[in-house]
Amino acid sequence: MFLNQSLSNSMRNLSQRVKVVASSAAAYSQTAKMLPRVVLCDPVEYQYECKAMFDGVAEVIKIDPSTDRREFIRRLQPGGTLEGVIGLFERNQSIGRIGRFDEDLISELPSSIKWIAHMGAGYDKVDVLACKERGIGVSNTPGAVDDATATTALYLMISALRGFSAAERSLRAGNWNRSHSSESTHDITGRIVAILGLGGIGLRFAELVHAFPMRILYHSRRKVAAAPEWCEHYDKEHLDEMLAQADVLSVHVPYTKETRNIVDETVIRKLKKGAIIVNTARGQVVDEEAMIKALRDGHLSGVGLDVFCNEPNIDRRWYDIPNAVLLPHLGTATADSRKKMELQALRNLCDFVLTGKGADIVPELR
Ligand SMILES: NC(=O)c1ccc[n+]([C@@H]2O[C@H](COP(=O)([O-])OP(=O)(O)OC[C@H]3O[C@@H](n4cnc5c(N)ncnc54)[C@H](O)[C@@H]3O)[C@@H](O)[C@H]2O)c1
Repeated sequence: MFLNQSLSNSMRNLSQRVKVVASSAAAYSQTAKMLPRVVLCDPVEYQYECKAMFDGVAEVIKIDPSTDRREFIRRLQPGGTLEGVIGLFERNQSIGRIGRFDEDLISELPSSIKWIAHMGAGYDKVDVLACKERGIGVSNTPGAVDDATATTALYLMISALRGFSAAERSLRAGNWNRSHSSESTHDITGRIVAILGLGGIGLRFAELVHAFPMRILYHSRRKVAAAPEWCEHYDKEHLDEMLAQADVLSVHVPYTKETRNIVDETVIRKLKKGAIIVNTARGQVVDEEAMIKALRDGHLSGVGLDVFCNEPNIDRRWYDIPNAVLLPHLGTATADSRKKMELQALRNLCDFVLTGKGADIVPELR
């Protein structure tokens, strides 16, 4: 009797609880429907963190990794699965499928889209001026990339000055050849490095090479207030003076219309004979043809390159230049940096949904 009574009470409670759960699920799905929608144009690795960040903030839509540019545009249109999205997350990976966020693509985006959260410090993939015209904000991930990219520049510089990469290639080919370690290789300590673009990465690189120590000169768009006193500033009028002293030119400017081939033949020839160039910025900021010519005629004694003009189909002549240290754009390729960059890009998108603005809005749109 007691058991029956208790069973029927439990059944009543259960049925009430089911009703409560069902109605809160309905309410939740109602809320979920009303949440703003954002789209991930590239897969995210830190899915748990992403889910937690956007929980109750936005409906996050992942697009099929096979989606190409036409399909992406089609889905954004009224009636498409991405209709009404207000913000996008993207990284360089989607270049091969969706392509650049150039003027054409920006003009096809629906007016609902008001934010593009780019994962990476260099945002040359996104036409920010076209975004500005359409009232779309763009964020990047400064800071998160500094350590990994500066370390890459450091490796390229050391390897080029000491001839380590060439020696390793020779060793792996079965040659125990120590003759490279003669006049063409140099100590790092006491040499002079010129940094072009003293931003986040340039400054971190300066801190690292200061440890040798090296003498550090720099040219940036303007004198950097945060630069330590051991970073010697050279303005545009005195650029030649800086170049003439440098054993190493390390390039850290963003790729823009203004910086395309900023290191051209004239700049290269103003470097002292035997200097090396390190480029971890973008291939397009250094004139590759002029660099190859200067390596061949001995004006440059080496280069260290993480970036190239036509990645990944780089100029095949690079393979045969022994004093070129080459990496396949590995600047930020560490688990730690990728995590920092991804979460920072997602945070910018989430903050845009919550407050109308991501913290790392790019300088052109501030
Ligand atoms: N190899 C890689 O994997 C990798 C990784 C991250 C970033 N990058 C590249 O490195 C670049 C620099 O990144 P960052 O985070 O240091 O950027 P940043 O914006 O912090 O610094 C760039 C610096 O360049 C200066 N600058 C801009 N235009 C200039 C000009 N015309 N002349 C002189 N100085 C100029 C700016 O004033 C700024 O000080 C990125 O734009 C990106 O292209 C490459």
